[in-house]
Amino acid sequence: MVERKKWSENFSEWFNDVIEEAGILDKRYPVKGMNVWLPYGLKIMRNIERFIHEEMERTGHQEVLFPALIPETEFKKEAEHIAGFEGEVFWITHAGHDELDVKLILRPTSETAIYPMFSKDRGGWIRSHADLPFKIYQIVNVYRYETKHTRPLIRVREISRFFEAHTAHVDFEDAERQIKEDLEIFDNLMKKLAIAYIISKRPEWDKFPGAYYSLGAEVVMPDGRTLQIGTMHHYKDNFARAYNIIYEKEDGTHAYVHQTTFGMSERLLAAVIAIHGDDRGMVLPPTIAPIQVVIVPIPKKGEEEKVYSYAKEIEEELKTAGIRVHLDLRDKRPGWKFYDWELKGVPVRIEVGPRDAENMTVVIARRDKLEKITISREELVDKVRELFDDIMKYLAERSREWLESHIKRVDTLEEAKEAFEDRRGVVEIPWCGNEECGLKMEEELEAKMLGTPYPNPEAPEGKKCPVCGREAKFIARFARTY
Ligand SMILES: Nc1ncnc2c1ncn2[C@@H]1O[C@H](COS(=O)(=O)NC(=O)[C@@H](N)CS)[C@@H](O)[C@H]1O
Ligand SMILES: [Zn+2]
Repeated sequence: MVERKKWSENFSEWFNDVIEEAGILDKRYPVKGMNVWLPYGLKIMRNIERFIHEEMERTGHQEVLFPALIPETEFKKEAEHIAGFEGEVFWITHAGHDELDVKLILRPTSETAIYPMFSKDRGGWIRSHADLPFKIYQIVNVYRYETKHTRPLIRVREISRFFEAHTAHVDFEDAERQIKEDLEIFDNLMKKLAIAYIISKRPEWDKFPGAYYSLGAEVVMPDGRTLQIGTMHHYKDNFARAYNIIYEKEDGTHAYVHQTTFGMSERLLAAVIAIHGDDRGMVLPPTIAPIQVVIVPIPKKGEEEKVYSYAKEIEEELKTAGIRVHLDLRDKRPGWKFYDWELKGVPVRIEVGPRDAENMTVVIARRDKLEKITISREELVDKVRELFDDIMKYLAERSREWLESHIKRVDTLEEAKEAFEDRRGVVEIPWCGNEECGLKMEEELEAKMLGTPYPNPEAPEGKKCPVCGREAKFIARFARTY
């Protein structure tokens, strides 16, 4: 085994090593920023996606599947959107021996693929108020010609597990209601992943191209930089005007729809690996672990049969109880197996030796706290279920403490610079609200403004903007980001 860099010492090396050694992705694919999903990594991602599908079902979103190619003519309809993505799209100009008369792009996100189908000029999916609210989503691969340093799961050029929900509404207020629902969906998902996060309203100069406003969900990674793991955008009628998406109101008049989008990606898995991980590798929440319990037999010379049959009995009982269990019968020493399953983040390990078979006991090791207990055989299933709940609680608390200990509120730029030198994370500073002060602070701090706390920007009492000295109307959040 390669001696892995410590999670706390050199996070990015640790992260790259774990991605490889735990069997998440194979980074040797011959296109920069594109990786191959390996079986174990894909199983974890599918378990995360299962929760997304459940939330989409619960909130009445319909799953669709759009083509990956978009004609240049459709892509170029919304000015701001193009400006934002022009430098990021991959073009298709030829097919076979022919040059294409209309060039195509590989979708970087699917607004310009979907909205022609909403419009009565093309797909006519939306015609009347009776069609609203219209709520669809897809989980697909999208392509962005990222020029910043690419990293597996975190910044890739093929975002292969890109979740995008697109909705249309009768008016601004109903689109606002949708944003609130998106926040609820996101919160339910984060509870399943036991991850604490903050929501910030992006500054005017950093919102999604074509959006009226953008919300970003951030986590603080082990190296103190923040990772945006979800975004919700309110488009107002910006895209409706560009794509002519109008509907007939009950009184017979017509109006443009108001729209929202909600996006996430494989960064969710990056956050789970990074935030819950430790020096021995991944620590997977039982909710998404492909193997929730691994059984490692500890055979003794001449007593192998007794141990294996006891282990098989336990495997059967856990399987019948609906627990994802794996009995490891590989011809390897127990210690080697412990190391391997700890690296893969299996939440609970069961060890059984000859004494356990005789005394009807079971040794249970929990991956998060690295503690071991011995219990009686008959309480096994209840104990394992109890342990899953306790692990979820512990991981959620540890993630909350980590986040809160990496958000610091200060009054001056000097204090902010110290905070970044000390442990990075998120720094909160009073702000008057106008752009040049915000940009000045970004420059001074060599950090990005994540925005203001959402939903309430927490106007600080009697504080001054550190740049212009005027009365501060908001708290502004800054961070070094991925
Ligand atoms: N290069 C990338 N690699 C991995 N994930 C990414 C990358 N770029 C963006 N993401 C993730 O994808 C999410 C949605 O992307 S986005 O640009 O913010 N928003 C949109 O594209 C909107 N159309 C909502 S779907 C982001 O919140 C981020 O978590
Ligand atoms: Zn100011």
